[in-house]
Amino acid sequence: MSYAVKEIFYSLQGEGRHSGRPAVFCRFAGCNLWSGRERDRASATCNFCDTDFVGVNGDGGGRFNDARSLAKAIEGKWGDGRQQRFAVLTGGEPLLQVDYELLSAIHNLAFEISLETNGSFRVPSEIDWITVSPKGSTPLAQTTGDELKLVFPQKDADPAKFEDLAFDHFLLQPLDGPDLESNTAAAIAYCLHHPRWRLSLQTHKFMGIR
Ligand SMILES: C[S@@+](CC[C@H](N)C(=O)[O-])C[C@H]1O[C@@H](n2cnc3c(N)ncnc32)[C@H](O)[C@@H]1O
Ligand SMILES: Nc1nc2[nH]cc(C(=O)O)c2c(=O)[nH]1
Ligand code: SF4
Ligand SMILES: [Mg+2]
Repeated sequence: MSYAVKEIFYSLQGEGRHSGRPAVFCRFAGCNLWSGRERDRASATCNFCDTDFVGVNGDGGGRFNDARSLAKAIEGKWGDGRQQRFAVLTGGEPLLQVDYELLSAIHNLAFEISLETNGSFRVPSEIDWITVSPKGSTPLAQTTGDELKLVFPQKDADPAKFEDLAFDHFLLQPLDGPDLESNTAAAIAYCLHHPRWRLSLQTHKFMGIR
């Protein structure tokens, strides 16, 4: 299997329950819910995406012809230390490309593996930390995991629809865009009234890191 990767970078996990944890991010190219082209955004199933996942031209990106070479590229961004190795597979939609061979290759290099997905595909059991972020009325194929991180507010995705699913953590992440400030206030108010939900801020954005 070969893999199309937009970028690979080392940063702090900015979101969710692992917020603040050093991680290598591997951003796969392509998504099933948006082409990534601005002219298609309005008509896309997911139309608020904050990420450029088109092509393989980012820092550390490229086409990797086998699982071992991609795993080695991820290791290269971490460096020599073997403690606490943590890789976040994201995109785009990583489950369009992630396979057993790749997960084995990354695990063989002593990484814990976290995955960010829109939930429209089932997640392989080898993933160590599953983050599902549902999109509107798109059916969820993956209804269990470690954290459910809902962008809020979102049409057709009332938090109440998800709160009985088998996740350990339920997070509301304010929708970034022109209304970030009021969306943050709305997410805070929702959590205060529904304590099953906690706030997830995109801390990397205000820290000025990737
Ligand atoms: C770019 S997505 C890639 C992974 C996967 N496609 C998904 O949607 O979960 C990574 C995370 O960013 C979140 N996200 C994307 N655009 C956002 C925005 N405008 N405001 C807040 N979170 C956003 C997604 O919901 C997801 O949790
Ligand atoms: N620092 C940082 N944390 C993140 N957590 C999830 C991200 C993503 O784009 O999937 C992301 C990201 O792009 N940067
Ligand atoms: S599903 Fe994820 S990667 Fe795809 S457009 Fe939506 S937020 Fe972006
Ligand atoms: Mg991001």
